[in-house]
Amino acid sequence: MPPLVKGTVPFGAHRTWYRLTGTPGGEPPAVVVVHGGPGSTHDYLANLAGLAGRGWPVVHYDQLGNGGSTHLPDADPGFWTVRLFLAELDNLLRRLDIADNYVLCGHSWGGALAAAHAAARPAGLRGLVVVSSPASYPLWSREMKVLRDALPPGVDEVLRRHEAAGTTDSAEYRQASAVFYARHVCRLRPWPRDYQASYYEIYNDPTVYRTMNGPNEFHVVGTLRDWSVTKALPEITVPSLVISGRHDEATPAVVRPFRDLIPDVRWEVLEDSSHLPHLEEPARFFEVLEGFLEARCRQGNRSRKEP
Ligand SMILES: N=C(O)[C@@H]1CCCN1
Repeated sequence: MPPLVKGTVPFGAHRTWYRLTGTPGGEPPAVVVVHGGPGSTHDYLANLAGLAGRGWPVVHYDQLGNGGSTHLPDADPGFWTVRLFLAELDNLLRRLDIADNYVLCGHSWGGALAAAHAAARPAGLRGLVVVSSPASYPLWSREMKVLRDALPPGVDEVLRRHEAAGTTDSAEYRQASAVFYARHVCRLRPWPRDYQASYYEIYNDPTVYRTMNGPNEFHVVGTLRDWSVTKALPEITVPSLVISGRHDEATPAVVRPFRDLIPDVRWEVLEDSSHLPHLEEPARFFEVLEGFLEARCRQGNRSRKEP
């Protein structure tokens, strides 16, 4: 059983919570898991720790503002920026002494953040995995309209009525939202415990999620609403893997810029998944992920051949 260490590292006046499964420092590089939201937590991605049983050290962390990291419910909304979370990731890599040899695996917002990090061409980055992520928030919002228009009759009308009235906390809005989540966020019933854990962490402290993203996945009106990483994607030089679900809220149009603009990239769509392919199709997800890691991210094995 790989060793498991949990702790926090200082990040300015705050602290970032992390969990390390396995022993980094040699080969293969550590896989650093970057969760989504922003303002979610690592919990719904916990099963990626299974990589450590196959020799890949895994680092999970809770981005500042939620989970085991410092909560700042009274921070000015302008405090929560992409630059802050890029600085936090750089700090974590240095504090854990893995900045010279690591792979990033980001989910949703975390994949876009990981891509922005990778575009700066850090010397120690060995590979990039982007799962169900937006390259562009404006494009995300355009695609949300496409998905909402396709919801059962009357559902989007309820959503629009409450969004216009500012009553997105109402029971009727939550009931209509559940229709979208069941189709495009998590198709499993009941929701896996790990996903429920992160979902309720956001419920308990929605500060970052509501400030940067908005009230939910399909009504993105937060400070990220105009942000895009698309222009930086051609700067990424490491081998990259993109994964998304056929029923994902991160639609093919949302994900396609990663495939089109990252020079060395492969894209895999999991046919029975929506936004959580690592939970909805774990066998296929880890087959694809580990095939990429083994073929493209181990030192001295940069072959382009993958299963
Ligand atoms: N859960 C996430 O990170 C997504 C990304 C765009 C809207 N929320």
